[in-house]
Amino acid sequence: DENATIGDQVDYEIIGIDPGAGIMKAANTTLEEYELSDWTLVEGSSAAMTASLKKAYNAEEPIIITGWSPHWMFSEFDLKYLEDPKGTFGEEENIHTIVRNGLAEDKPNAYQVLDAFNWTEEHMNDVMVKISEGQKPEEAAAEWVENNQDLVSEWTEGVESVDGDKLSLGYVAWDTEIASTNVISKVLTDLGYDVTLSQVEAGPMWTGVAEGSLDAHIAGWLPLTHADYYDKFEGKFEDLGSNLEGTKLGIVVPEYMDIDSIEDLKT
Ligand SMILES: C[SH](C)CC(=O)O
Repeated sequence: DENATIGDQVDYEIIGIDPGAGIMKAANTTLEEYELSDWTLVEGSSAAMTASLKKAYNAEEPIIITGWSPHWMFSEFDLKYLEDPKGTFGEEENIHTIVRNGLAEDKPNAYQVLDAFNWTEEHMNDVMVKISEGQKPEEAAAEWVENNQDLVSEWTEGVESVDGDKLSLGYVAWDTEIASTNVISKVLTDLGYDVTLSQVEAGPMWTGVAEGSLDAHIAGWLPLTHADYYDKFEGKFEDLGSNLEGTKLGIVVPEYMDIDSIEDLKT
C-alpha cells in the first residue's frame, strides 16, 4: 500500500543484534531522542540480523537494521546509513585491543603482538567477505595471514616463539570480531601459543579480561560504543590502543528505501 508509512511497512521494528552490544544502547537512545516511541528495537544476534537483511533484500522488501562498518554486508548489498542529525550514534570510532593487567609480564611475546596488531577496513573485509561466503573463519584467517606476511611480520618483529603457552581470547560473534580474532589467533598460534577462543556476549567479554579469566579481546569499540564497559572496568585492564581506525555505526537500510534520515521514521 503506497500510502503505508515507513513504520507500517516494517511493523515499526528496527532489527538489532545481541542486547549487550553498544550499538543497541545507542539505538535505544535514538528511539528516545527522535521520539520514536511507537518503534521497537528487536533484540537477536548479528547472524539473525544479517539473515533477515538478506531475506528482505532479495525480496526487495523494506527493512531497517542496526548496522556498522566495516561489514561485509556493504559489499554484498546496496545499503545506506540514515542521517543521524542528533548524533546519537556518535562520530567515527576505533576498535581497541584490551588486555588483562599483568599480561606484559606473564606473556610478553603475546603482549607484543597484541600491542602491534593494527590493520585496515580493507584487510578486515578480505577475511569477513570470505567467511560470509561460507569459508570457515580459521581457514579464511589462515589464508589472509599467508597472503599478508609483510604486515604480519610487522606485528611479530622481534617476538620470540613460545612452546605451547596457553592464551585465551574472548570475542563476541560480530562478523568483524569473528574475522579479527581468528586472524590474531592464527598469528599467535604460529608463534607457538596454544590459543583458546571464547565466544561470549559483550559483558562477559569485558568482565573476563577485567577478572583475568581472559587474557585479551580485540573488540573494544571506543570511545562511545563500549564506554559503559570501559568505565565500569577502568583500572582492571590495559588498553593497548586501536587495532582498526575509522568505524561507523548507525541505522542502515537498503538503498531502495525512500528514506534518508532517522527523522524520516517519525510520521
Ligand atoms: C556491533 S559493533 C561490532 C559493537 C557493539 O555495538 O558493541
